[in-house]
Amino acid sequence: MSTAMSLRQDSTPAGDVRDRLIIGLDLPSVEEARRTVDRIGEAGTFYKIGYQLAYAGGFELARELVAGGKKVFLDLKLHDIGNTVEEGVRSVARLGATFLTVHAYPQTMRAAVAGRAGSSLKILAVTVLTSYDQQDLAEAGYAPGLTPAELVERRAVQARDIGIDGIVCAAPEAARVRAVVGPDRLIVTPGIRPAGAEAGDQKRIVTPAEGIRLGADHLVVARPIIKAADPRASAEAIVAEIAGAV
Ligand SMILES: O=C(O)c1cc(=O)[nH]c(=O)n1[C@@H]1O[C@H](COP(=O)(O)O)[C@@H](O)[C@H]1O
Repeated sequence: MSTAMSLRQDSTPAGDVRDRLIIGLDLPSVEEARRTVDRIGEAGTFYKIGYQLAYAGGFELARELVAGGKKVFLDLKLHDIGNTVEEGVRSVARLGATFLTVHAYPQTMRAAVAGRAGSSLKILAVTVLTSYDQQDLAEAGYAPGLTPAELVERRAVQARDIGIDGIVCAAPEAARVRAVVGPDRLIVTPGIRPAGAEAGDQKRIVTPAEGIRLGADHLVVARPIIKAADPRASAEAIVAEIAGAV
């Protein structure tokens, strides 16, 4: 079956629990990503395209996925001078994606909110990467003793005040973030590992069920699905775990 045809048949209703799982297509080519999407089939409704695939023709795939009824998260983690971010976001908004990430710096967030005006694109602010711990923050020049949770909270306050649509953080910080941003903004958590899966470079990890119980609206999972012998079975197991935790 062609990708376009299988995608069309896979379109899902609003409120579908499968939308809580965002599958990261961290793959080297559009062809490989298409194959993975086809293998996952109806188990996947929401896909993330990040650096690796975006710089290898992934924008074309983003349009294709949207046309086939899938939701797309463009994880470009923008951060530049205000004018460049605003105009960049304006271009991204035309691709039909649902989410776009920017780093949670105030100038960048303000520019992104201005750039998405009039579109349905939602801006997610990446607070502190899930591969960072306190030592990584100190190495990057932040005050010794500043914890990821403290910096996440400070950035969540700024993101809320600027009008950002959602926050990306590690699940252990989700409750603190929810208290800051309230019920209407989204919390999206990477750093998710099914029980027994390898952490890899992630440091602040939880299982899918814990992520949902801690208050995440969406979980981002890449390697545990795309590197699995059976990506569809892996995605289905995570969706089932999410369904059991909501
Ligand atoms: O913005 C993201 O999606 C993101 C933010 C973050 O703090 N940590 C993080 O891992 N991510 C992304 O989430 C995905 C996690 O991939 P896996 O660790 O393979 O599940 C990768 O595509 C990362 O780029």
